[in-house]
Amino acid sequence: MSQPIIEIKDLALSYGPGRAVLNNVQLSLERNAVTAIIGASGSGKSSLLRCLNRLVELTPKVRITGDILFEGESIFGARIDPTVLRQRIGMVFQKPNPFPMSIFENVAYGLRLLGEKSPRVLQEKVEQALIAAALWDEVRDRLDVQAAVLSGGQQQRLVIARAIAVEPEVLLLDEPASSLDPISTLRIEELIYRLKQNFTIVVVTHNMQQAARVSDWAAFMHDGTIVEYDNTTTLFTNPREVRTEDYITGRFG
Ligand SMILES: Nc1ncnc2c1ncn2[C@@H]1O[C@H](COP(=O)(O)OP(=O)(O)OP(=O)(O)O)[C@@H](O)[C@H]1O
Repeated sequence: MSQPIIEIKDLALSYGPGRAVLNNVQLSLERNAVTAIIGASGSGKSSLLRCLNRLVELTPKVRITGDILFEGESIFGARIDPTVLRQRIGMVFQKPNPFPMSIFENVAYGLRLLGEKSPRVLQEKVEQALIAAALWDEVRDRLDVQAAVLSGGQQQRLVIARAIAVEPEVLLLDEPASSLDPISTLRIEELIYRLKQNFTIVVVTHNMQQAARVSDWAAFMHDGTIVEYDNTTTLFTNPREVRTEDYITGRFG
């Protein structure tokens, strides 16, 4: 792996005394690649993802030790503004969460927050983001309608467009297709595959076939630790650990 974009070093997290959720997590994420995090429910996948853009710190009583380097610099450093970090490391959640506003305004939202006022620039960037999110052709004639009228799969692509409009370097996807039908799921998978040309992607998924299809690297988590981390083909075809094999063959989880 070339110089990783993110390095997680000895990360531990608890949600309060006696509620340790992550332990001794070490992981290096490759730039412009898709890394899948797999593991049973409650193994700490979402918590780990939410550490990467410091979203987890909004949970009361959370305690984090260890470090996460982003482009070689600690994300916990005094110079880091979490809001700026969250713009550089965008996130999309399991359930599509468009804002109660028009399709256009959803995508323009982050750009406006960053101070963009030019209607021409906003128009251009919204269009680019919608094209990149493979939604443009379906919405180009109705950018002014409420986002809520879109289907679930379209809403998820809209939320991805909103996330990429502000040009993040990393995209965190937490079960991005689990609430979608098979066709919408396929579209999201194709989208993930295409987006890695421009972004580094970390995707949490319960769906093993999906992880095998979309990712370059895969990390198997169990009980708050990374049991095994390897390129996806090796992890799925020739795992080193019995626990990984048991999980990917459906013997537990
Ligand atoms: N805000 C919170 N406060 C307290 N405990 C939490 C919080 N969020 C998660 N947990 C606990 O941390 C553990 C790991 O949860 P997490 O959501 O990270 O796992 P997960 O692997 O993503 O699970 P799933 O696949 O079900 O989403 C669980 O025991 C969960 O109950």
